[in-house]
Amino acid sequence: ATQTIFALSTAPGRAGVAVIRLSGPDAEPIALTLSGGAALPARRAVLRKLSRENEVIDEALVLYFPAPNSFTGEDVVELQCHGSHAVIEALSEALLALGLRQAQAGEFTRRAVENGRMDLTEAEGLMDLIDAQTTGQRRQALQQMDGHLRETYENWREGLLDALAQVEGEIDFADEADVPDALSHAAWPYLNQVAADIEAALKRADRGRAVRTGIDIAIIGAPNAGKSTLLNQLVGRDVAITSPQAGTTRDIVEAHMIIAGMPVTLSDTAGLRDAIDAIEAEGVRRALARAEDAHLRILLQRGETVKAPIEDGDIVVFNVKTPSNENEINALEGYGVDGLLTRLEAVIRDRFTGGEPAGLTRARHADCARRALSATQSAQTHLGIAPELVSEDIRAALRAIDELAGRADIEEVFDRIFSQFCVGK
Ligand SMILES: Nc1nc2c(c(=O)[nH]1)N(C=O)[C@@H](CNc1ccc(C(=O)N[C@@H](CCC(=O)O)C(=O)O)cc1)CN2
Ligand SMILES: Nc1nc2c(ncn2[C@@H]2O[C@H](COP(=O)(O)OP(=O)(O)OP(=O)(O)O)[C@@H](O)[C@H]2O)c(=O)[nH]1
Repeated sequence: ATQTIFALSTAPGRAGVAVIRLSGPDAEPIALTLSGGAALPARRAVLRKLSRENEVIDEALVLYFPAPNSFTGEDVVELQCHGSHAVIEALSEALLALGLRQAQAGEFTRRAVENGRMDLTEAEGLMDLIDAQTTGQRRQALQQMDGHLRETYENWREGLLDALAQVEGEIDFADEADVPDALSHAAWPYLNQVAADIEAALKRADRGRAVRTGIDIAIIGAPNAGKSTLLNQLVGRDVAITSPQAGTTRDIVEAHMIIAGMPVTLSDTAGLRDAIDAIEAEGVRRALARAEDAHLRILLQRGETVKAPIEDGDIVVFNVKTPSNENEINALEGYGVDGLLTRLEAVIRDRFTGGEPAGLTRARHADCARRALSATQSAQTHLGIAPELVSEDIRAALRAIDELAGRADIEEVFDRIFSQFCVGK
């Protein structure tokens, strides 16, 4: 039988109010044992004294959600008590003594998924919402929690099932000679649409991940170009050492800031040149690697310009004494730095905010979607040639989607995902 679990669902520490959540078949009888009095009304808070062995522990609001209409889908009781260490401790001890078990991290939400209250992507959205630090993160998480990604993959799944229906008929009844070629095959439009939809979603996946984990911007350029000086100006703090000695920065220096509602990591890197020693050479290697991984590069030029690996959409600025246009700054005095920030804001807004919701917000999602896409494309190549392989491919695509949904039986994946939740969620 399912065990009844409990946990402090609010943050630990002194607070006006704390919520202890109970979930499982014993939640209501145990709450009654603590509170005495009449049966608990459904979904209506009542004020009760909670006691153990005739000693009152606290006076609390008690809120009962009978199954299945609760967060977990089980009987849930909330004890909304005073948020002191001593109250929480005494109630926890009483609940343990009455035979309840402390919930593991994410266990309430895991039960909600297992009871069909939400799918895995919605649970991930909920976790992202709790972790959200920026407006962009909050919006994206809320959409995912509300089932945006679920609706997206349900559409893919419908299309694949429609295609499968066309192919199954063929395996059962058709005469070899009647099998149409790929393009005129009844399954073709379905497979084509699904492949196009998954491809479009994968194109937006980068943006989804950037919103979740932040945008990486690398500052690159020649030694002494003023990269460290610029980083300090951008974040308004003295994070990186600056010096007239070329080759000062070797390790990557990171600083965090929020631009256009997005979390941004700025990296100051070693100056690009033929290094004079092994340590500097390693610094240059790291600088180039960071530049390649970054979403965006700022190439800072001063005096003689250097060649650096930049891409379309990157920003090139010149460090000069008297800036006279938007491509010039004076890093030391900070002239033009506001203008550069405005430009960064515009680039970030344009590339990483607004537009259609990204949907695939984690590497896990993109990985499942990529497998579903390649199986769908494989089905397209087998169409009209090998119906058995087409149906096998479509089933593989459906399995990848089930995995995305958390419908496949993948215990380790569940363990990994839910262990990242907070206790009490
Ligand atoms: N006190 C409290 N506040 C909270 C939560 C909570 O669990 N407890 N939440 C936790 O995340 C969030 C709200 N989300 C919730 C989602 C569903 C249900 C729930 O019990 N749903 C049932 C019954 C709804 C009803 O009473 O009409 C259902 O949908 O069937 C509760 C909270 C944020 N605030
Ligand atoms: N006059 C002037 N000096 C600057 C300017 N920007 C930086 N400097 C100076 O140039 C020197 C090098 O600046 P850094 O910011 O350390 O240069 P860097 O590009 O990080 O250098 P490496 O770490 O060697 O790659 C320091 O002495 C700075 O004070 C500027 O705009 N004008």
